Amino acid sequence: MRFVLASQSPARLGVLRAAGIEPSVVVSGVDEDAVAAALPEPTPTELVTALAVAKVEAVLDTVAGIHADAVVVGCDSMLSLDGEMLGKPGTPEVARKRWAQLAGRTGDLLTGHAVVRLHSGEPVGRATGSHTTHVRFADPSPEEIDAYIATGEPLNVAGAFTLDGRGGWFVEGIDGDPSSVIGISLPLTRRLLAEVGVSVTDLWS
Ligand SMILES: Nc1nc2c(ncn2[C@H]2C[C@H](O)[C@@H](COP(=O)(O)OP(=O)(O)OP(=O)(O)O)O2)c(=O)[nH]1
Repeated sequence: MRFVLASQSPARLGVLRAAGIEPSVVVSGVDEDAVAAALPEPTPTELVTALAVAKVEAVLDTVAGIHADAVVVGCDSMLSLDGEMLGKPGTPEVARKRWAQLAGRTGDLLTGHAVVRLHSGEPVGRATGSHTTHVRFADPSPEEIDAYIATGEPLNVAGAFTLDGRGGWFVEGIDGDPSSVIGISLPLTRRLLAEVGVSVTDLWS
């Protein structure tokens, strides 16, 4: 059975590879803003889960044509702070604004997950879930924030920080699953795979 990751995220791919899975990658290219706009006042959990579902559903036909027996996994991560859902900053200006909000505070990193099992090319099982990790941020100096932004790292990650990269210097601690902060919760994905009748150890490469 093939494990298919419906994500372009190098972070998710790295977490899975380190945990014994060699996924096939099929990028969904989903317009996340369009999916979010179509949701009537979603809760943060509903938002990240709906985005994960959209990413998986978008690649199912493609996957079915390549791997008749597969599990397809999609995720979406966002940082919830002061009731605002923060995705990837995209620009240094937005990243600086984000860190002005984050420094010395605690934010919730939410990652939504969707799993679909294909048998003979047909969906035979679906499972969804999300995980919230409380992230306690340090209070970096303006010079440190400028240096971090100058690396480009915070621009393309949810919440403008990484736990497993240079951002780790500015995370005092977390309460929850570290793999979920990076982009895919291993314990939650294990449970969702079990819901569709798949044992994660059977997928280890
Ligand atoms: N390495 C690392 N990456 C992180 C961390 N927190 C968030 N990210 C990354 C994971 C995802 O690639 C990205 C969150 O954006 P999305 O969930 O929309 O996924 P992305 O657009 O990257 O790819 P996808 O939509 O799944 O094809 O931020 C972290 O602590 N470490």
